[in-house]
Amino acid sequence: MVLGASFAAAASLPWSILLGGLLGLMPIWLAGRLLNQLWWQPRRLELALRAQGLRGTSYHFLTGDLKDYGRLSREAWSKPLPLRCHDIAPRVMPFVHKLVQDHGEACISWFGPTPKVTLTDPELIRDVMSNKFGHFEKLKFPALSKMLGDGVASHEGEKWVKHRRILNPAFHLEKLKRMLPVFSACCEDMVRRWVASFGSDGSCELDVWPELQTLTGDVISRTAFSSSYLEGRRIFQLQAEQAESIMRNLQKIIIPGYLSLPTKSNRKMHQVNKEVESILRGIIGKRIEAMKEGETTKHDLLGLLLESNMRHTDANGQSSMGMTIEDVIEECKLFYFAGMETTSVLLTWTMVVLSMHPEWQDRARQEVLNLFGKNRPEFDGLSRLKIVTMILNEVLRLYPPGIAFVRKTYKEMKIGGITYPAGVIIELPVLFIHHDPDIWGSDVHEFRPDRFAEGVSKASKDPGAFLPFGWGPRICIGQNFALLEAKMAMCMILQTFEFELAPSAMVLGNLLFPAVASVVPWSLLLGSILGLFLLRMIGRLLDCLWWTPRRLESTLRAQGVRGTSYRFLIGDLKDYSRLIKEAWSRPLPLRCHDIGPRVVPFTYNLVREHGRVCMSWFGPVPKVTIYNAELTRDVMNNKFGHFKKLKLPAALSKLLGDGVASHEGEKWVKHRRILNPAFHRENLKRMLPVFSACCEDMVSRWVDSLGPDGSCELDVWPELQALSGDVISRAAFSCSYHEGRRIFELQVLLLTPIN
Ligand code: HEM
Repeated sequence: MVLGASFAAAASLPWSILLGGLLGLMPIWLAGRLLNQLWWQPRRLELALRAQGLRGTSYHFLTGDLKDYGRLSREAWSKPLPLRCHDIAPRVMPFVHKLVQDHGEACISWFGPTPKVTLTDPELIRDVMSNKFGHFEKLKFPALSKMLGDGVASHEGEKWVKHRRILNPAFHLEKLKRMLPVFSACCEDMVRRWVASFGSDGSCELDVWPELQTLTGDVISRTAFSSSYLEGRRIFQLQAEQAESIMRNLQKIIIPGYLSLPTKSNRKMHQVNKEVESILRGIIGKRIEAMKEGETTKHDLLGLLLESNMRHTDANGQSSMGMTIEDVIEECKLFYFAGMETTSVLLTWTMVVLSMHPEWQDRARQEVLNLFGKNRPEFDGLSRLKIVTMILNEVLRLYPPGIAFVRKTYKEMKIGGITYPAGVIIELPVLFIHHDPDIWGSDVHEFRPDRFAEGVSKASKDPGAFLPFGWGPRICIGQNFALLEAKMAMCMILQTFEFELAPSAMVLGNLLFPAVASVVPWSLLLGSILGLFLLRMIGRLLDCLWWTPRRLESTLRAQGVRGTSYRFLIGDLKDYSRLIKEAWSRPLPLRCHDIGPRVVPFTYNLVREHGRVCMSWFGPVPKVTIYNAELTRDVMNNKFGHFKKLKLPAALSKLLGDGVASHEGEKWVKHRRILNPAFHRENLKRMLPVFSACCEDMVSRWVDSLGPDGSCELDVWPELQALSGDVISRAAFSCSYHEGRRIFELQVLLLTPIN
């Protein structure tokens, strides 16, 4: 009777009322979450940041700083950039420029309802990028990553470590040396094409950006897939098309859930993605077959990646340690996006800047002709290029292809004495570091390659302020690849051509940084964000209530776990309450200790029908019952810290005592370590008089209630509850015993409605 008390509540409510209640609560829950995400959470985070002295813009409901961002971008782009002016930060990042001017080195702004702190101190930037504890994550745009290539650049934690380790060997300098003939062949094709467009005066006007994009796309296609080069080229064309669609729709795509909408452009993007993946699957499949038949590894990126992957798998004796085919497909897609646009942007700006500074163009050409004459550049010569290297570095300083890095805190983190709560975006605007006069001197906005004459570390007052390829463990894996390719291309261009800016050339000002928000009226954005936010919520709800349960069910069933099937929303609630009602309607015979079928009738039936490891449904959450002592010990030993306790709602946990029993990880270790001594045998020994005093009190109370026949009828449960409450009150607070008892009484009052 006593043991089954907590189940009685569920049994007494008909399941249809429960279901109705659950469905009725759903809109309230949705509205609550929406309000929390769009109002309370931003306000809470803003207060936490401001309390520590950070300044910045105030939160505007839903849109954050979108309106000002769009206005300032429009203003900046409406003014032409003077020729030979390299001070591009106010034009490229006008909002952040003003923010830093108004509020200082570390300042708050708003990416919709998410707070963003911009840091411009290089030391702090390096701290974040070093990502020492793996606690700053990249921002996640899953649908966008799937289009661009969901590879190493978007992974975190163990998965990132594994992929990076497998990919690294393909980018070693020795491997890149073997790719040099491919680099020069692609450059030769381009130079030949340019020569062919010469007019009768021996010159021509050429839009070099698409030309250089074709070059870098060609290089990736050939270095990645050598013999499957034609299919590689098709991928490059499709990926270029994809990049264009993404850029055109970027302002919408970054809104979560947008890519799932059935619009014409989304359908097209998914179609292109499918075609790319299918070509890649074909190429990879053929290559794996050939390798299995003993064909020697091809020295292209794919061959090197597959070789490293196989080695990794063999070395560990487990295939799970390597990448899957799907992983390899995503990495190949990523090569295109990571390697193509960035390097073509570097080459384009190098040509633009050398056109603005013909004296440096002449010096670079002289160096190239001295080293190679009109011959094909080779590896050793490329390593000895001094002027060209200085020029490329100075272009990367003034025009870094990646103008800012963004990370997000997923748990509380401290940087530079400020504690950042979870959920804050950290923006690291490299462009600002590269244009900071305090670091580079008063000539910071001038094109002066000779500042790099003694190497990167001596070019500025801070040896670590040059960050075009990032910093720390996630530094660009293709850095050497890109620089080798850029040097080869510049050498071959300089060997054959002299170039200058055409009158229409400043259109190039647009290439580096497409204006994102400026082209969309903010009110339209506001409407679509709100609409999509709701859609996303509904999508997430459906995912929680349908797709995730179905996915988990099939994963478990595929491994032979049997059990009940998932029923939308309620799971096994109906059967659960029916079986309890039935079990409780029958009295338990006296002296019968077989209480299982009565106390947990549903689980009892489940195990009998489906075996000792079986599945049932706690609403939409699958529950696996393990009725095996060894497996139970395995889970309780919690060897890998991967089985967590179920979390009670925070408010309930607060009522019951949010102590060691509800903590996990480091916090649990700390609390348990501090509590342990209080429960040592020696300390318990000292409490024994308290135990006996409480028992004595109870026993004398019972003796007092004895009737004249020397016996009495007594409900022992409340009596024994009072005993244990008494023991805890005295053992816990000894001299503050009376306050301790009051706490016990209040706790009993609190638990009564919960029971
Ligand atoms: C001038 C050319 C390039 C520049 C300026 C550049 C810049 C960068 C930067 C700044 C990052 C770090 C981003 C972050 O930490 O958030 C990065 C990462 C990456 N880059 Fe590059 N990149 C270039 C060329 C290439 C090439 C040619 C490839 C490959 C063929 C490549 C592949 C990658 C990959 C895979 C990552 C992700 C690394 C990781 O997360 O572990 N990049 N790149």
